[in-house]
Amino acid sequence: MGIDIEELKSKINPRLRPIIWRDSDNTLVLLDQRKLPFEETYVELRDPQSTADAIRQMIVRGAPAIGITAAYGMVLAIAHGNASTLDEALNELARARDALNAARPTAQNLFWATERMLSTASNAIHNGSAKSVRELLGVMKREAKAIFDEEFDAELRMGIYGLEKVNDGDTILTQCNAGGLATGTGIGTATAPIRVAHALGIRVSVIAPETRPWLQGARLTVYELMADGIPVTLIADTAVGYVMYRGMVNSVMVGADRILRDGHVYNKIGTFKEAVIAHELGIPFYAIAPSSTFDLRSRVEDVKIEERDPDEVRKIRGVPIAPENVPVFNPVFDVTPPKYVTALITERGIIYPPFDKNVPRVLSVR
Ligand SMILES: CSC[C@H]1O[C@H](OP(=O)(O)O)[C@H](O)[C@@H]1O
Repeated sequence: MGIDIEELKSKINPRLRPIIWRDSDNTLVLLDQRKLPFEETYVELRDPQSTADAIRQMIVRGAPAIGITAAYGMVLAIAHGNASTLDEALNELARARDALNAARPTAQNLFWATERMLSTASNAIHNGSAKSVRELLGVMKREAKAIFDEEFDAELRMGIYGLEKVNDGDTILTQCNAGGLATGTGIGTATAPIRVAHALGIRVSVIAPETRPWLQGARLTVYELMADGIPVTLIADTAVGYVMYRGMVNSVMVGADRILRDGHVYNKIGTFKEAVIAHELGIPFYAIAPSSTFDLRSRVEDVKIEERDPDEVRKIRGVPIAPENVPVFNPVFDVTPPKYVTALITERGIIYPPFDKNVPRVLSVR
């Protein structure tokens, strides 16, 4: 299908833009995703520590969106820092990298983005393209924007590749929010094929589990798809098995926070459950992520699964739903082994098993 990218971009025009860089005063503006869907409010950030706090508090969340936000957090270290020499600037950036990397442990995009920004600064200083702190700021801004633009382009490409897995009339089960709110660009990863299909007039609908405890499905996926006129049905997490058993799901499409070389997929808690049920029922299970989400060095035992505040489980929006002193285990991601993954959809193509051979090949890395 010869798809005109520019025409497609004009048709996919998401209303919600969760990350805005205001160049006039070097300010990072974030849509506060904790308040959705009932309030659309924004926070303004001018330093890396408050940016790290915004990631930790999930004002912004979603692996690619975290990466873009961290990239601009590194820009803020120069834009509003105290460095008067390039050496001081590099030290500020190293401190900013450490503060941002400490915000959340699982999403690979965070570490990929801060390392890319730091190496860009170091290279610019050493190759002479940044001879002053002011020139370095220009380099950093351009690199952060490049990361944003590359993410946007990657999502369009993943949407086009993913079209191969979407038939007219399909219903697609998602998990959490891997939409435009999770990537910062407004398109999404898991929702990219959905948005592209919808833009091309292919009838597709979504079943979105609420995704306890943070309710990204109920509060974010539902909100952003309805805002763009894409049919979506909300279900309780406990209904996932039944809707698949009832034959209501043609495929499962999820995002990812980290994907290993051998195809282990780290994603929102509850993803593994969907993958096992899909495998059992013969329903295709696709993880959709840009190459910036892949971690080709770590093994399963190296990856930290984030555990968050127990009150996220004991309460819903501050209202207790359990005894206040009940012990809680609150892992917010799980890991799906490659045997349950039908294919990985990336901006460089669709990757099929054996992943340990095909991931490096398709991502054209050693
Ligand atoms: C394309 S976003 C990837 C991923 O991030 C979400 O987690 P969180 O909301 O805790 O940042 C979820 O796992 C999405 O699938």
